Amino acid sequence: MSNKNSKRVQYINSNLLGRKREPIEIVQEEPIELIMKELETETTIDRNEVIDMCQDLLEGELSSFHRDSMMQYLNYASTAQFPPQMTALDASQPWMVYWIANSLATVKPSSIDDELKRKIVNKLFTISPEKGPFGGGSGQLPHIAGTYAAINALSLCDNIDGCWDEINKPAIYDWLLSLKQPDNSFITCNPVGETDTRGTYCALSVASMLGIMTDELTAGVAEYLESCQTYEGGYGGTPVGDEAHGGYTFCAVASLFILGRSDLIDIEGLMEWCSARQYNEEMGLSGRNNKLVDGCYSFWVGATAAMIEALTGVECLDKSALQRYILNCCQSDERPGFRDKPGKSPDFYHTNYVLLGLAYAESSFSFKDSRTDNPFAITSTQRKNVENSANLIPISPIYGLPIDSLNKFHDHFVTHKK
Ligand SMILES: CC(C)=CCC/C(C)=C/CC/C(C)=C/COP(=O)(O)OP(=O)(O)O
Ligand SMILES: [Zn+2]
Repeated sequence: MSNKNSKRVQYINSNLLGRKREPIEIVQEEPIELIMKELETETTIDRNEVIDMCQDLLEGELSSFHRDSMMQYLNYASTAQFPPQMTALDASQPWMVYWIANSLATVKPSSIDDELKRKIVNKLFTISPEKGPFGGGSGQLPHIAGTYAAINALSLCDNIDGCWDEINKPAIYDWLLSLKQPDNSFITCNPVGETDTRGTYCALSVASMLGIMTDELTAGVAEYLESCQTYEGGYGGTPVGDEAHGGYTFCAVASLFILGRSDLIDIEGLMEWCSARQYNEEMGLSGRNNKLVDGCYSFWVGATAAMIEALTGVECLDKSALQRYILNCCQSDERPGFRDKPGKSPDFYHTNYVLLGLAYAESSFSFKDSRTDNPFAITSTQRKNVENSANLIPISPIYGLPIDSLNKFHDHFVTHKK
């Protein structure tokens, strides 16, 4: 180093950087606030409100499952006429039937007696006198979601009066095929509908349960789904760069399991994304980054985690914490049924998916004989020593139905070739 340069270095060190000076210690009386804490946005304000509401409820004892009030709520729902303010659900009638019947089946299968089964079948066959495909209500165009919910609800009716044999499989098959798009997605309804992973899941769920999955129906579908996994690890609704979301992720992952193509999933990325859905403070799950916890993701994300668990043996969520969010924050002493979060009202959609999420939190998952290519071979067993267990019926995370009824329905169509 030249003399001139060495002087310059000395000057910088001693005068500008202070390296020759004694260090000065400053004792900070107040804790230093992280700069992020000072950044307040609508998102952080909403989140803090939810944390405040949850924290009081989460502290202290783990609540028990309010079985009696839940059964009263569901039994009433299965007999009552819905009030006029529920007309917004006019296009979701098969959904209502599925949510209520499935909740009953998950808590107490015998509560779906023959009278209720006949009522369900009558309701669904009135919506579709051709007995499939099904719209959202009488006189409405056939819709993939209505058909999915109707087939699920019929699977809970145990072939009463031969109703399973009346399902119009040829019409459903031709119609499903007519929904398939050039990019191998399925449109929800013709001529106007959406194409995303929901349509694909509903189509594959129905087709696999009825034993009408053909190469023509499924060609290219796995590749379409594969392209919906985003850099975040979860799945968007479509391959065009949508944000990963719990509902669409469930639909894509369950579809890949139905197709026996779980090999197309980036499992590590998906596991990380699922784990990031659970928040330390609330203990429940969100559907996407920087959004609020919501009880229904206990199923959409919980079931995705259950499928990963069955495949790899690894749990990527804290099930006990999730059970605490559900029992302490999604139910209240004031109103029966499950809700999204404290401050919200219970409804049948959340009641069904929070119950299924609770069943996930209390169970372990694997594939019978390691048959990971067979979606009907998934098994669910009670975890040991679960405090305040609700003792729910084993649920298939792929189909969102009790495993017993699902397998009976599938055997009827596939094993016995009805
Ligand atoms: C079988 C079938 C058809 C499944 C559908 C699955 C699905 C897409 C569920 C999403 C449900 C939901 C809570 C959306 C809300 O989005 P939001 O933006 O209001 O909520 P967020 O803030 O939690 O993201
Ligand atoms: Zn919800």
